[in-house]
Amino acid sequence: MLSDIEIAGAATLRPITEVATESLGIGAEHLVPYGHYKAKVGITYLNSLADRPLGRLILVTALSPTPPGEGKTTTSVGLTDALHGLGKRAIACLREPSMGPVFGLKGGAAGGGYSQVVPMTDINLHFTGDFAAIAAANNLLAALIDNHVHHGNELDIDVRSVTWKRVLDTNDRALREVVVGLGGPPNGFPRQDGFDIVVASELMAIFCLTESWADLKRRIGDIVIGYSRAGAPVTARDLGADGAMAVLLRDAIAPNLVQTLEGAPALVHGGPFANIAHGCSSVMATRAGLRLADYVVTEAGFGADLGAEKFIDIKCRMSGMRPDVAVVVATVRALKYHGGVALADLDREDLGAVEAGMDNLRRHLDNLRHLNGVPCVVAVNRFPTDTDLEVVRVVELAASYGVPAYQATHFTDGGIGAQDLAKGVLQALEEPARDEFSFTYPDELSLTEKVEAVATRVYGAGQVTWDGKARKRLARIERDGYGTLPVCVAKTQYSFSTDPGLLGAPTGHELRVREVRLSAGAGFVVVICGDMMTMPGLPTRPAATRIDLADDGTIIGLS
Ligand SMILES: Nc1ncnc2c1ncn2[C@@H]1O[C@H](COP(=O)(O)OP(=O)(O)O)[C@@H](O)[C@H]1O
Ligand SMILES: O=COP(=O)(O)O
Ligand SMILES: [Mg+2]
Repeated sequence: MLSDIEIAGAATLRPITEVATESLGIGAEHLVPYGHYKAKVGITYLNSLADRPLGRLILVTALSPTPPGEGKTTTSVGLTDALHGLGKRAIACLREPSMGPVFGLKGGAAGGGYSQVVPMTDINLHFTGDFAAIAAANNLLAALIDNHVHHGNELDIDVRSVTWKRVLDTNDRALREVVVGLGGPPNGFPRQDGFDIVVASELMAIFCLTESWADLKRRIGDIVIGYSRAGAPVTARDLGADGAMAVLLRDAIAPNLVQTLEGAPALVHGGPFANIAHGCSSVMATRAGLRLADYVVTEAGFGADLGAEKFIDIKCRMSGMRPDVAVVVATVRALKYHGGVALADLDREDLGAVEAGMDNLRRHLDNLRHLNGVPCVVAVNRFPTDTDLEVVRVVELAASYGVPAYQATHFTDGGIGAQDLAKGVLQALEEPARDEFSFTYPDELSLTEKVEAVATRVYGAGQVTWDGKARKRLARIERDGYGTLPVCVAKTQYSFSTDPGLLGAPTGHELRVREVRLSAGAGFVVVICGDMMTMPGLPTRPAATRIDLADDGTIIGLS
């Protein structure tokens, strides 16, 4: 089989203006083209759609993944193409890949095989410049902080309390802890600082949660960068940074329109990871999709305990959106992994391990159906190494648990391979909801109680414990009036616990909170558990070493 980049490179794309006008009814005058195959959809135009009825919202999530991932993005694209194949007006709403993983471990994130969004090299690299704009605005604030201190520190900022990091869209562990301002008085005051990856920054979260230019500037102004020596929060607005930062993001917050290999529309906008951030594409794009199409297929990162939980408890809570159904991607390989099979042995048929791994899938299904009241459909994303017996067994086990499951072969076959899944989703959308939609916790709980709710009800943890520094930080955040905000738990994607090796569906484990960060502008509190890094490192053999440029300009090895 051809590689992802070979498949994408061989495709004939529709002009993006044709996708916009013929599939979405958007006039060319409302687009800002970035070449022939990418365009931003004008915000003023999108605002004019405010009275349109909303389409149905299909959330794509998954069981706890293996390191390469189980195919949520791929399935989101395949399902969108399948719905189109059934004559439905569907659109995919996806996140933009970060160049961290593109050049690191996982590679690109534009789907795979014959279910990709294109132009995949653009989408995986610089795309329309949104991440560069976010980094520029983020780092402008960092520069304004140090400049304020250098020029007299009128706000009396306690430089030891500055929590605002610089960012870069690269996995670079060497930048996690740095000292800035070295070199003597002309260079300002030395202080400890550090870099996060762009997709972990609060500004990325603001970008993904904002609803308008005014909302964007308000949220930016609310960012708390640190504290004065008297202990008062210092905001970006105090530093006069909010206007310039909003200007830098003015154009970027317009959603990006591209297409699938089969010419179906896709909005790719925003890119937070779901382990260290909230893991959902932008509200702007999703709301646009709901007004432009009858079915929106949107993905939340990693397993349902991360992306789907944050989609529900952060994105839906803030935007008022509600998922009409959840497509939970399951793979034979991930089930075997949770059934105790080593990564190196996942290609060998093992029905017993498939059955043993179902505990993990069942926990995710229970959380979505019973805790949050979201109907579920299981997509068995078939890999080449899966046997018929294994795939049939997954479908049977899901069905015996009361959840319809469908084999999907969209990776090798494109949309037609997900047609049974699409029909199953359409059927699920027609059935009356059995349970009422519910958040995992109400706003009124304290931050501690919110973390405990997620830990015990979603993760199956027995208790939450707090490092002293984390507990003190939490108390200060509540004292400063941010106690009603939702929480965003940063933890490993491989396990319901903070131990990446504790697979399956563990119960009674301890969730240890190491660090707490206030994202006042985004409107949530980040709770970092276990060994999570907001600046990942590169692996032993980075994907970057397999990427090349041929003399004729052809890009090689980008996956
Ligand atoms: N059915 C499949 N067969 C083979 N490879 C697949 C299949 N589905 C996805 N992949 C590959 O697995 C990797 C992860 O897919 P992706 O859709 O990005 O998963 P996720 O969004 O869940 O992280 C990608 O390299 C993709 O090409
Ligand atoms: O944030 C993680 O997203 P994927 O699960 O799509 O890699
Ligand atoms: Mg994905």
